[in-house]
Amino acid sequence: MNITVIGTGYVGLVSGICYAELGNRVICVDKDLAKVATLQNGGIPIYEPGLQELSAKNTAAGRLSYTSDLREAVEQADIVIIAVGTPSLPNGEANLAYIDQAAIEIAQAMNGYKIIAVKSTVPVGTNERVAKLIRSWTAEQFHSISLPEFLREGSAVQDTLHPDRVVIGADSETAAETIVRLHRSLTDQIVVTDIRSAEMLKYASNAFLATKISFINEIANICEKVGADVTRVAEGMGYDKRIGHAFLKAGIGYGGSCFPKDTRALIQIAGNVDYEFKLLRAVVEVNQDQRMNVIRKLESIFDGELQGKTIAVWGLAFKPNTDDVRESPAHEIIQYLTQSGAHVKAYDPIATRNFRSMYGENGVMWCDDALQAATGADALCLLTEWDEFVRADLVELQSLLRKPILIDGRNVFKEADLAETKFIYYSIGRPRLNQGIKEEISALYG
Ligand SMILES: NC(=O)c1ccc[n+]([C@@H]2O[C@H](COP(=O)([O-])OP(=O)(O)OC[C@H]3O[C@@H](n4cnc5c(N)ncnc54)[C@H](O)[C@@H]3O)[C@@H](O)[C@H]2O)c1
Ligand SMILES: O=c1ccn([C@@H]2O[C@H](COP(=O)(O)OP(=O)(O)O[C@H]3O[C@H](CO)[C@@H](O)[C@H](O)[C@H]3O)[C@@H](O)[C@H]2O)c(=O)[nH]1
Repeated sequence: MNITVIGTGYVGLVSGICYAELGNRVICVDKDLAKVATLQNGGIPIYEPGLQELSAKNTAAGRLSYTSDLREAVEQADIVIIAVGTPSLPNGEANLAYIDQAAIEIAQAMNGYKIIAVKSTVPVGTNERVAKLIRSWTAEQFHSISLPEFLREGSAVQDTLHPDRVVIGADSETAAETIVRLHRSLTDQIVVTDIRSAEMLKYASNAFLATKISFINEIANICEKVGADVTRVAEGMGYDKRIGHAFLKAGIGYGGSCFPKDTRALIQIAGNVDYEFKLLRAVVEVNQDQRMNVIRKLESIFDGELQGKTIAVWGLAFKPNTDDVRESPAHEIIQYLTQSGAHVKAYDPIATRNFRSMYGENGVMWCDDALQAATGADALCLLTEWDEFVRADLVELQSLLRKPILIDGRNVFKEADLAETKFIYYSIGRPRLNQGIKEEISALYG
C-alpha cells in the first residue's frame, strides 16, 4: 500500500519506518526542514534503538523516503496517517492546532479517495472534527480511521513490530478491512471498534497504567513507614494474573511526553461532559508529589539546609533508552535544588543535550561522565535507571563522593550491592535498606 505519514516525531517516524519494513511504500513528511534534512542524509533526529538501521535498510530498498512536500506526498498516498503532536494547553486540554492544520493541508492536497487515519492521541470526537474540517475544504471522498498508537519510547521498534494489540476505530467496513490488512501480519489481536471508543481506549489505557504507578508509589510510601519492602510487595502482587507485574515499579513517578499530558487531557475530557474524574485527579497529584521524595530526603539529611551543598544527579531522561526529557522528574528536582542554593552536577548518557536546551543553563554543571558528576558531591541522586548506573562500581563511587550519600529514586541497587560500602542509602519504599540512616547521618554531620 502507499502510505504517507504526517509528522516525524516518535510516532510518525517509528510507524512510518515499520510500515515500510512490512513492504509498503512510505513517505514521511515533516514541516521541520532540519529534521527532514537529517532524515534524508541517513540520520535519525531521536535516540531510539534499532531505528537508524531499519530506516537505512528501507530507504535503500526504495520503499521509504522523507520530504517536507506534504502536497506531493499526499497525492501519492492511498492512506494518510496523521501523527503530529497534541501537547497540553495550559488548562490540561489537548491542543489540536497541529491536527487541524494537518487536516487542512491534507484536504488541500487531496486528488482522489483516501483513508485518513489519526495516530496522534486525540480527545473523543476529534476524528469527527477532522472529517468535518476536511469536508469543508475538499469534495474528494475519504474515510476516517482512528488508529491509536501504543508504542513506548526506548522499545518503540519492538513494540510496533510486535504489538500487544492493534486498535482500529472505523465507521466504514471497507476502510476498516484495509487497515486490518495492513496490520494483519503483526498480531491476531486486532480490535475493530467505532471511532469514539478507539479514541477513548487510548486515554483509558494510559490512565490505567499511570494509576498502577501512582498506586504502587503510595504503597511504597506506606511501606517506608510500616517497615515493609515495596519491591517484595509488588512481586507478590504481580503473580496474581489479574494484577500482573508490569507497571508496579515504585520510584519517583512517571514522566515523559504521554502519561502526564494524557492524564491531564482525560480529566478535561471528563470535565467537559460534567464528570469529575476523581481517581485520575488523585493519580496526577500523587505523581506530582512523588518526585519531591528525593528533595524531602535530602532536606532531612541536611537539616533543611541545601544552600552550598553539591548534589550530583544521575539521569535526566524520563526513563532509560531514550533522549526524551519531556516532563522528566529531573526538571523539577534540579530546579528545586538550584533555587535552594545547591550546586548541581548532572549527567545523563544520552539526554544531556536535550535537557540543557529545554532547561537552560541556570547554574547546573553538565558533566561528560557519571564519575565526574559524582566527584566531590555531598550526595548523589539517581533519577533514571540507565544500565550504566546499575553497573556502577559502588566502592569506587563512594571514594569519589565527599559524603557517601546515595538517594536511589528508582530502586536500582540491592542490599548485596551495598554490602562492601558504607553508603547512607535511601531508596523508595524499602525501609530495611534505609535503616540506621538517621544515626549514620548524625555521625557524619554531627
Ligand atoms: N511519543 C510517544 O511515545 C507516543 C506514543 C504513542 C502516542 N503518541 C502520540 O502521538 C502524537 C505524536 O507524538 P510525538 O511524540 O511523535 O510528537 P512530536 O511532537 O515529537 O512530533 C510531531 C512532529 O510533527 C510535525 N508536524 C506538526 N505539524 C505538521 C504538519 N502540518 N505537517 C508536517 N509535519 C508536522 C512536527 O514538526 C514534529 O516533528 C501525540 O499525539 C502523542 O500523544 C506518542
Ligand atoms: O512500573 C513503572 C513503569 C513506568 N514508570 C515510569 O512511567 C513513565 C512512562 O514509562 P513508559 O510507559 O515505559 O514510557 P512511554 O514511552 O511514556 O510509554 C507510555 O506512553 C505512550 C504514549 O502514549 C504509550 O504509547 C505507551 O503504551 C505507554 O507505556 C516513565 O517515567 C517510567 O519511569 C514507573 O515509574 N514505574
